[in-house]
Amino acid sequence: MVPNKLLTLVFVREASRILLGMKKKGFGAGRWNGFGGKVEKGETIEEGAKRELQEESGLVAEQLDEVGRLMFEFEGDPQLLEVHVFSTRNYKGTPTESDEMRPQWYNIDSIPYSNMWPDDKYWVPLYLQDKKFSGYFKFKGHDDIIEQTLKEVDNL
Ligand SMILES: CCc1c(NC)nc(N)nc1N1CCCCC1
Repeated sequence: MVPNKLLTLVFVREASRILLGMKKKGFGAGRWNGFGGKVEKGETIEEGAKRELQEESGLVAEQLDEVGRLMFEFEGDPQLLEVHVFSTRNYKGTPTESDEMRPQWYNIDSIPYSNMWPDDKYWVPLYLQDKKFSGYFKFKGHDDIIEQTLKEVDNL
C-alpha cells in the first residue's frame, strides 16, 4: 500500500480578484495555479501550506481556511496525490516573484483556465462561490482527464 502524497494549494483572494502564480519550472511548469507543494515531515498540512505560500509568493497568511480536498491519479502511477486546498483573505506582504512562481492578480471573471491544470475549470468555480468541495480526477498524461468526480460538501 503506497500512502498518498500530501500536497497543498493556496489561493489568495480579494473581493473581485484572485492571486495566481505562473509556475516557472518543475511539475506543472507553464500553467497558472495557486501556491503550494509537498507537506514536509514534522509540519502539519496547514503549516506546509503557509510555508509554501511564503516561499513561492512572499506572502504570509495570517489565517488559512480549508476549502477543498482533491485526489489525483495519473494513469500508470500507483501514487495518488492528495491536495488540500486553502484560501486566505487575511495576509501580509506584497506578491513577489520567486524562482518557482511569477505572481499575478486576475479578476475572478477572467481566470485563465486554458492555461491552468484541466481540472481547475471544474472546481475553482465552486471555490469562487464560497462552496467547500471534494473531488477526484484521473489523468492520462498531464492534459487529459479520463475519470472525475466532484461534489460540494458541508464539512471537509
Ligand atoms: C496534483 C496536480 C495539480 C492539479 N491537477 C493535476 N491541479 C491543480 N490545480 N494543482 C495541482 N497541484 C497543486 C499542488 C502542487 C502540485 C500541483
